[in-house]
This record gives sequence, C-alpha cells and structure tokens, in this order.
Amino acid sequence: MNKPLVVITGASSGIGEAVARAMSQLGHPLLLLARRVERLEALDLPDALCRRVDVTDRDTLKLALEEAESRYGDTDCLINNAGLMQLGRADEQDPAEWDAMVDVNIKGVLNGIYAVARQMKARKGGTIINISSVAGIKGFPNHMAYCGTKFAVHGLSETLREELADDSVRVVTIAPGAVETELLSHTTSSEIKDGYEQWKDGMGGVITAEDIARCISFVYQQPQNVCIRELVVTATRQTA
Ligand SMILES: NC(=O)C1=CN([C@@H]2O[C@H](COP(=O)(O)OP(=O)(O)OC[C@H]3O[C@@H](n4cnc5c(N)ncnc54)[C@H](OP(=O)(O)O)[C@@H]3O)[C@@H](O)[C@H]2O)C=CC1
Ligand SMILES: O=CCS(=O)(=O)O
Repeated sequence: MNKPLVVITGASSGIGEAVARAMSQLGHPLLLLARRVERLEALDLPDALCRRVDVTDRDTLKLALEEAESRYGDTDCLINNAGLMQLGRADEQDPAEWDAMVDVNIKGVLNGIYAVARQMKARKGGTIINISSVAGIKGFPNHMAYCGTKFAVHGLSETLREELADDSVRVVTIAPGAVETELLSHTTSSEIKDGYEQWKDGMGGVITAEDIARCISFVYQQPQNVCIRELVVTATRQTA
C-alpha cells in the first residue's frame, strides 16, 4: 500500500535531515523544505519534492504544500522542525537575534500549522509533530529568547492538541536536550559557544540527530488513536 505524504521543515541539516532519511526508509513520499535547497536535493531521496522555502513566508510554505499534495496526496504528517538558536546574555544580545528566533521558531511553526490544520481536521486524521526543546521546559543561562520561543512551542502545541483531538488529529511535542548538529553555529558569541562545547564534553558527548529521528519515527508509527503527547529526550548524562 502506498504510504502518505510527510512534510519536514528544516530538512537540510541535523534533525530534519535525519528524519527525512528515516521517513524515506519507511517508504513515505516527502516534501522537504529549507532555504538551502541544494542540500535537500543532495540527499537524493526517492519521491521527495524539495523546495526552497523560508518558514517565515506563510504563503510560499502553503504553495509548496499544495504542490506536494497534488503529486502525493494529502499531508498525513507535518514535522515542524526548522529552528534557530542564537544564544546570548539578556543584557548584551542584539535584539535582532530575538526577532529572528521569534520569527522562525514560533511564527514558522504557526505557519506550518496554518498550512495543514484545516485540512487534517476536515479529513479527521493526521499528525503534527512540533520540535521544541528541553529549553521549552526549563530555563538555561544565555537562553532567554531561545527559551521563550521554545516555551511558546510547548504552549501552542498543548492548545492545538486540545482543539484537534476530537477530530483524531494528533499533536506531538518533541523536546530534545543537546543534540550534535549545526544548531550552535547560529550563535555569534564565541565565549558562549566555547562554554556550550565544554558543557557537552563534560557529559561525554551528546545524542545524535539519528537518535531523535528514531524517536519521531516511533511516535508517528503508533496507531492513530495513540498519541504520545510529548517526548523529552536527552543524553543520559545530561542533568540540566
Ligand atoms: N541540536 C540541538 O541541541 C537541539 C535542537 N532542537 C531543535 O531542533 C530543530 C532542528 O535543529 P538542529 O537540527 O539541531 O539544527 P540545524 O541547524 O542543523 O538545523 C536547522 C534547520 O532549520 C532550517 N531553518 C532555519 N531557519 C529557517 C528558515 N527561516 N526557513 C526554513 N528553514 C530554516 C535550516 O535550514 P536552512 O538553513 O537551509 O534554511 C536547517 O535545516 C530546531 O527547532 C532546534 O531548535 C531542540 C533541542 C536541541
Ligand atoms: O535546544 C537546545 C538544546 S539545549 O541548549 O536547551 O540543551
């Protein structure tokens, strides 16, 4: 039987790339979105439509989704993964970095929801997986704006789940701890980056994007009437 369409934002690196490979392995056609479309195409996955989409652009995101659906059918799963982490001290950070994180980490997630929620509700099925963070559960030094955006992802997901539950649409929040990806490279302060690397070294390294992809696949493969609402996944030695 043909598998349904899975849409992944931020599939050009890290967790999004690992989930793209995992979902492809399971036989799903894919819509892969990111700004670096050449990295999406380089994955060379079968039945994968790759589109250069900035998740802050609501209309372009929706158009790409419509194009993928005309090719592969309804979206059964949206993985709202695109994100930006620019760490900084609250009293020192350039507020432009706050703006960028709010735009991508919150509004980008809302834009993904906008593109699929109405249709999933109407056909009474589907899964929306929002990638938050342990930084969406507790505070960390130098994480003020980033934590704020990830607390928002938790909050909007909780509400969305209640709104869509009666229509059998699942809403899942994934909250990873530190994962070895390009995420830290967005931070401009070398002092903060060095401290973060030392923190990771201190726990003997962190988990991989493939670890998170495996968890996402597990959540998605449950029967539609089983909703794993939230998964918090960290390295065993991560205590914060
Ligand atoms: N790594 C970690 O320690 C943790 C990560 N997370 C979350 O996981 C998610 C994935 O991050 P991770 O894989 O680690 O980091 P990466 O930096 O490797 O990946 C981020 C992805 O987001 C995409 N992206 C960023 N901005 C935009 C945008 N405006 N429009 C479209 N795509 C965008 C990037 O693509 P491109 O640049 O090509 O547009 C890239 O594919 C994020 O939401 C992050 O907050 C949560 C907890 C821990
Ligand atoms: O989301 C990022 C990981 S951490 O800095 O909160 O552990």
